[in-house]
Amino acid sequence: MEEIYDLIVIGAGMAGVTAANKCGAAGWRVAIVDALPYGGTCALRGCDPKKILRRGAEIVDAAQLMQGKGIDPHGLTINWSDLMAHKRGFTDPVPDKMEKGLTGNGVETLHGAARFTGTNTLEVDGKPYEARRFLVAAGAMPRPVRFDGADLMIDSTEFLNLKALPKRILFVGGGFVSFEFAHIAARAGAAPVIVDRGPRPLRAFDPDLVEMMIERSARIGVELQRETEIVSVAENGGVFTVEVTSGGQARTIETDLVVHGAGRIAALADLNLEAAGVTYGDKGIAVAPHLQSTANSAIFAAGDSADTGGMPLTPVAVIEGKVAASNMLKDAQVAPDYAGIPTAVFTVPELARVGLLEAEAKEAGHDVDVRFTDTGGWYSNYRIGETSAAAKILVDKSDGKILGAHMFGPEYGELINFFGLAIKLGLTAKQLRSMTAVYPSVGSDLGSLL
Ligand SMILES: Cc1cc2nc3c(=O)[nH]c(=O)nc-3n(C[C@H](O)[C@H](O)[C@H](O)COP(=O)(O)OP(=O)(O)OC[C@H]3O[C@@H](n4cnc5c(N)ncnc54)[C@H](O)[C@@H]3O)c2cc1C
Ligand SMILES: NC(=O)c1ccc[n+]([C@@H]2O[C@H](COP(=O)([O-])OP(=O)(O)OC[C@H]3O[C@@H](n4cnc5c(N)ncnc54)[C@H](O)[C@@H]3O)[C@@H](O)[C@H]2O)c1
Repeated sequence: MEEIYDLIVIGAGMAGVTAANKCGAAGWRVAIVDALPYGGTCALRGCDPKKILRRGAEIVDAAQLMQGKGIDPHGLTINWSDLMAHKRGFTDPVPDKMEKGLTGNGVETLHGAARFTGTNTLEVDGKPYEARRFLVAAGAMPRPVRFDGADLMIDSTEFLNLKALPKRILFVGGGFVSFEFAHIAARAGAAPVIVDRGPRPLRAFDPDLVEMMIERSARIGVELQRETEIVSVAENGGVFTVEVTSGGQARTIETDLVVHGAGRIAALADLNLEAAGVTYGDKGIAVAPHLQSTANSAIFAAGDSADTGGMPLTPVAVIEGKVAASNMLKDAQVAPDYAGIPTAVFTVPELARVGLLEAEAKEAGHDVDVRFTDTGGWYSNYRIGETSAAAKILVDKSDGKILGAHMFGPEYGELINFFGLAIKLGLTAKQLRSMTAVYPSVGSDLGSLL
């Protein structure tokens, strides 16, 4: 064993890099390790590349909405390999940039798979390291699913690297990944089918708006099969036969590609956490509210591999990375503030949420004023030819504060941010309405939604 580090961070995604930079800049002796190129899921295999591919879908959809209104969408197609090259123009430089940023903050960058060997020791590809503190920021991986032929599915990373898009695509599970990818694929000419075992997908979103989004998805050729279980997948000459059951009836679906969209679990299996005496499960390492392991005080966790009150999202990974670093540096016990963190499913148009769902607000005992507005006929949607859009704003009748905001429509993934700020700062609907927005802009619809 050579030197003892103040901190070793496992995982160079948003949580790990945020924490390593902060502790390195504060003068700690820090090392960070990743088995893959630096950048993590969001920048290399998630949010950012996904939204670049979505740009193609946005353009096709925008033209289709304006058909008969001065735009001829016929002949407008997505060139998949050019769009992929555009994506790589962003992703390729990420690892180098990120590593340089870390080195600039005095952080030592290691490459390889980390594995604990004791309560404060680990090895990276067989080489031993010792530290006073560890941050586990190992992210998440596709949830292992148990049906015959499950290994024939591709995962989200492989989808985002597809060389060509086949015509028929079946998505297993009706969550973020499946709906976002299906919306991209449909605009690129594919016929996507989403198979979900539950009665209603996207349970973290407002049920009325989810149904509106499903109806809009059907109009662009995305088929949803609810309460349907996958029994098996078999492949023959590049064609997949997916056996499913619904309502006790078995049937088969033929497709050209099967994509895993059945959820993700914390990627902890290879870390040998038993050697470190750490408690963990599918949601991540069991941590106290201030992100320190409940079983080994040397270990903190953040992001998708920490079992916290935050959703597995990039802004949460960043906040937790910052808070974990600050708690380690100051020997403090501050808990992250998750209030007002918005999230969006980047279908076209998008479905967004911040704060409480209507059912959650009522269960929590709030006297809720539910302000639902179908905005399909509003000027900002008329202008672009969109007819499917709505918002549901939840206001506490007792004090006028915003409890939650739920939106489905073009640019609502931007508009939701105002509601996030209002919730974080505890603003009332009246205070939020006092904002003057650029006119005409989607932001200028905000006042009328309240
Ligand atoms: C397809 C997709 C789209 C998404 N889109 C969005 C979006 O639009 N908005 C949003 O907010 N969130 C989105 N997410 C979620 C978001 O990407 C994650 O919440 C976020 O990236 C988590 O960051 P993290 O730092 O916790 O983990 P990660 O970024 O996953 O980083 C973990 C790193 O740890 C490394 N690692 C793991 N185990 C070891 C080991 N033993 N040794 C060495 N290294 C190891 C991994 O290689 C990885 O690089 C998306 C996720 C996916 C899959
Ligand atoms: N825009 C974003 O912010 C974004 C995008 C993608 C992913 N993510 C993050 O990644 C996480 C994982 O996303 P995801 O889409 O993989 O999962 P998810 O948890 O959003 O949805 C998974 C769905 O699959 C269903 N399911 C599970 N097993 C099944 C099976 N065997 N057969 C049929 N259906 C099955 C579940 O009932 C659920 O509806 C998300 O929770 C989110 O935090 C975020």
